Amino acid sequence: MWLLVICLVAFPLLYEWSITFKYFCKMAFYNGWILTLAILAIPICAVRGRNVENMKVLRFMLLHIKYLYGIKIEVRGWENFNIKEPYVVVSNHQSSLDLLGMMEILPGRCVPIAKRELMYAGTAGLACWLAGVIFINRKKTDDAISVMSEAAETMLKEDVRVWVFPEGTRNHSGSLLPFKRGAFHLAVQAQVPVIPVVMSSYKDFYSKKDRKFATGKCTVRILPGVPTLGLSPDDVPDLTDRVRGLMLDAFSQMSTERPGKEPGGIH
Ligand SMILES: CCCCCCCCCCCCCCCCC(=O)SCCNC(=O)CCNC(=O)[C@H](O)C(C)(C)COP(=O)(O)OP(=O)(O)OC[C@H]1O[C@@H](n2cnc3c(N)ncnc32)[C@H](O)[C@@H]1OP(=O)(O)O
Ligand SMILES: CCCCCCCC/C=C\CCCCCCCC(=O)OC[C@@H](O)COP(=O)(O)O
Repeated sequence: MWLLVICLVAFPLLYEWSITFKYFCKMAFYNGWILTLAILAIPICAVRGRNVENMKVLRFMLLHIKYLYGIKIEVRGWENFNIKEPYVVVSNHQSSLDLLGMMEILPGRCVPIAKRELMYAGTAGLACWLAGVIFINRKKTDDAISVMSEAAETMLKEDVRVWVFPEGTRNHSGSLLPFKRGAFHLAVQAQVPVIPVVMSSYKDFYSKKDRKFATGKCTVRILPGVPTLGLSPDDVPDLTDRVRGLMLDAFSQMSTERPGKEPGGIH
């Protein structure tokens, strides 16, 4: 009788504990493996010095991680990246796992904008710096804005694309936070299109809150570019709302799709 009670209490506890334990191990390995890969990437990148072409090195070194974690990534809308000129990519930001979706589709000569703290993340920070990642100080708005204005010039002069997470922070809520306007100011200043990218919710396989990390599938949708030619800074709020609306529609649509079922017309 007592044995039965102990089993009834212990098994669910052990089960819960093993899910949590698995989560922490998988997250620790994720960060540790990236830090280790960066040790290999640094000398390769250092040959060229700080250069956006080094982003290719990081991309190829990170592409296999999805297989280690059993995450299937399906990409739709590749054709929307077929633009020769620079553009600003904006995407939703759920977790550090976004790195996998980002590396899956990262276009050539494209650098992300990241918080300055990432520069101090040991070997990963140095690898990011060598690959030309643009660091901003979120605590100093003026500094951040001037770095982004510089980025607008660099985009045109050096033919560089920029990837921004307009939510400005990781968001586990299963929707989109209000967008900050920096990415849209950047696109208007450089007069280049904004290309929205939406990554489907990870909730089926990953949750920081529930400490869950299983295998699963994520869809990444590249939406058609939104032109900014002729727009002025006064149009930025409107542009921001329009792009967020498009992304929210795509995100909601992807969230209601049954996994594995492909809707007609979108590839
Ligand atoms: C093999 C080994 C590999 C190892 C390495 C592996 C890594 C590989 C590389 C991958 C790296 C990926 C890194 C991802 C990291 C992601 C992040 O860090 S997300 C966090 C940082 N990103 C952002 O914050 C971007 C979005 N934020 C913004 O756009 C913000 O607007 C801001 C420019 C940062 C300023 O923010 P804040 O200080 O909060 O101020 P706001 O209220 O937003 O703005 C104030 C005011 O200013 C206007 N404004 C904004 N930008 C401009 C501009 N460029 N020009 C003019 N005006 C601007 C804004 O509109 C506000 O005015 P308003 O009247 O209220 O509209
Ligand atoms: C010797 C120092 C060692 C430091 C160890 C740090 C461990 C970090 C290890 C690997 C870095 C992995 C790179 C992942 C890139 C994704 C970054 C990311 O997602 O940043 C979060 C940022 O967008 C928003 O931050 P907040 O949600 O506002 O917070």
